[in-house]
Parts: sequence; structure tokens; C-alpha cells
Amino acid sequence: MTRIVVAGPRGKMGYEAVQLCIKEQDLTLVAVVDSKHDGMRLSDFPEFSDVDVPIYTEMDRCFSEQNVDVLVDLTTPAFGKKHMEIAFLHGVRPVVGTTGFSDQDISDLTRLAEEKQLGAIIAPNFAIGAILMMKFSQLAARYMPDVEIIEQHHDQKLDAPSGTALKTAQLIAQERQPKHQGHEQEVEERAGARGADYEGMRIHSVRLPGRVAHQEVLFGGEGQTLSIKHDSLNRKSFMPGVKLAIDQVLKLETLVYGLENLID
Ligand SMILES: NC(=O)C1=CN([C@@H]2O[C@H](COP(=O)(O)OP(=O)(O)OC[C@H]3O[C@@H](n4cnc5c(N)ncnc54)[C@H](OP(=O)(O)O)[C@@H]3O)[C@@H](O)[C@H]2O)C=CC1
Ligand SMILES: O=C(O)C1=N[C@H](C(=O)O)C[C@H](O)C1
Repeated sequence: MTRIVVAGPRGKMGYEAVQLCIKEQDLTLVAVVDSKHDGMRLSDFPEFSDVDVPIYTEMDRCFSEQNVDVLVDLTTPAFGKKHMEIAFLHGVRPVVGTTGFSDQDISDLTRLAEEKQLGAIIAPNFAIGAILMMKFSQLAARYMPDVEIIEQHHDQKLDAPSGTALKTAQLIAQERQPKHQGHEQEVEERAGARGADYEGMRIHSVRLPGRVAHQEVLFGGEGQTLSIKHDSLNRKSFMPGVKLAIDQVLKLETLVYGLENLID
């Protein structure tokens, strides 16, 4: 039985992660870490009336009082790194879907995981279709180096570009010769019109109510285009990936950044 703490249980992803822990017979939710409601029980909230576990606002105290194997963190960019550091101090393995990590954060956290010989997973996207979209895009970039990424999300999202878009750009950059795209004398008449730059590729972020999580990777060549697109239509789409990450993190002794590294 794997003992889980979910951080961010009242959030859109946290809610689904709590449901996952209830549904899966080899997972047991021992507590949650919330931004508020310290000392209350999760069952005090109508949407969780059958989930009787304690709520903590201090992660450190939660891990001191509870036996925990895995932290599932689905909070905000401001807290993801701090939560991982606290988990490592307590020998707890983090599975993190929270986005907004810098390259420096990833390398600092990898060092910590290796010092403690603890598994950790940061997955910018848990949806299998999104992982395939990234892998297919990486392959396509080998042959079609002109590429732009368009990601679309709901308007409550805090970070831009999305973690998925950054990860996609990073994977593509491993295959593609560095290249500046567009006309050499191109002028942005309005700042940001050409999107964010990632080694000469452009990332465009759309934020609209009604959207969930969508990304299209557009490739252009002489007389042809290729479009690789993925849509998450609800947040249950991410949960098989969360379960896979929980199972895998128990076997790791380092940090893995991206679920594509755990799928053949
Ligand atoms: N990897 C993946 O596949 C996916 C990743 N994400 C990422 O997951 C994260 C959460 O997304 P989403 O659920 O949509 O966001 P929400 O805003 O719906 O949920 C975030 C939750 O975290 C809570 N929270 C904030 N600070 C803390 C804290 N210090 N301790 C505990 N809880 C805290 C918030 O509480 P309060 O409202 O009180 O501040 C809120 O309930 C984001 O970073 C997002 O980008 C999202 C979808 C898929
Ligand atoms: O905030 C979201 O909703 C999502 N965040 C992740 C990201 O930044 O890529 C994953 C997915 O796109 C949904």
C-alpha cells in the first residue's frame, strides 16, 4: 500500500488526485496539505464528505506526524519547489505536476534527490496523448526544423508559457539545428506579437475561459505543413499518468523530469 499526501486538494487537479487515491486499491490517502483550513478534516467539505483525512497547512508538520511514501503536489509555481525540498528532508518521494520550474530549479532538485537517493518526478504533463504529441514533435523536428508552438489554456492558469510547451521546445531543441525563424528584418509592431523565443522557435500562449489544456505544434516546409495537436478535454485525462508516476517514483533514486522518460 502506498501512502499518499496530496498538496492542493481543493484545486482542479488536486480534486482528481484525491479521487484517484480513493479509487486505486493500492493507494491510501493519509492527509492533505492545503493553503488554509489547518486542523479541519477533508470530510468537512461537501465534495469530499467520504474522505476523512486531516488537513495541514504546514507540510513539515504533516510529514513529521504522518508516515508518507509519496507527495503528489498540484499547487502553484511559487510553492512546488519548496514542497519538494521539504519532502526530501523527510524521505518522502515527490510526484509533481505543478508547472513553472526553471532549469536551475530542476538541476537544484536533481542534486537534492541524488544526495538523498530518493526518487522524484516532475511531469509538466501527465496525459499520455500529450507525451506522444511531444515525442512525435521531437521526431518531426529532425526533418522539419521550422516550428511554432501554440498552447491554449483556461484563463486561471498562472504560468506562461505552459510547462508542456517549454518541455516540447526543449525536446525539439535536442533534435533541431538552432535556427532563427521568420524574416531577418521582421519587426514586432506590438510587443509579444511573435510569441516567446526558445532557441529561435516561437511559443504562443492563449488564455481563454472555456479551454482546458490544448497544444498544437506546427511545422512548415516547402509547399507543406504538418500539425501535431493534443487536447485534454477534462482533468481525468491526467490521472493514469499520475498513477504511473506514483508507481515508478518508488523505484527511482533520482529526479526524472518528464513522463516521456518512463514510457518506451
Ligand atoms: N502536470 C500536469 O499534467 C498538469 C499540471 N497542472 C499544473 O498543476 C498545478 C495546479 O493546477 P490546477 O489544479 O489547475 O490549479 P488550481 O488553482 O485549481 O489549484 C491549485 C490549488 O493549490 C492550492 N495551494 C496554493 N498554495 C498552496 C500551498 N502552499 N499549499 C497547499 N495548497 C496550495 C490552491 O489553494 P488556494 O486556492 O486557496 O490558493 C488551490 O486549491 C498548476 O501548476 C498547473 O499548471 C495542471 C494540469 C495538468
Ligand atoms: O495549468 C494547466 O491546466 C495545465 N498545466 C500543465 C502545463 O503547464 O503544461 C499541463 C496541462 O497543459 C494543463
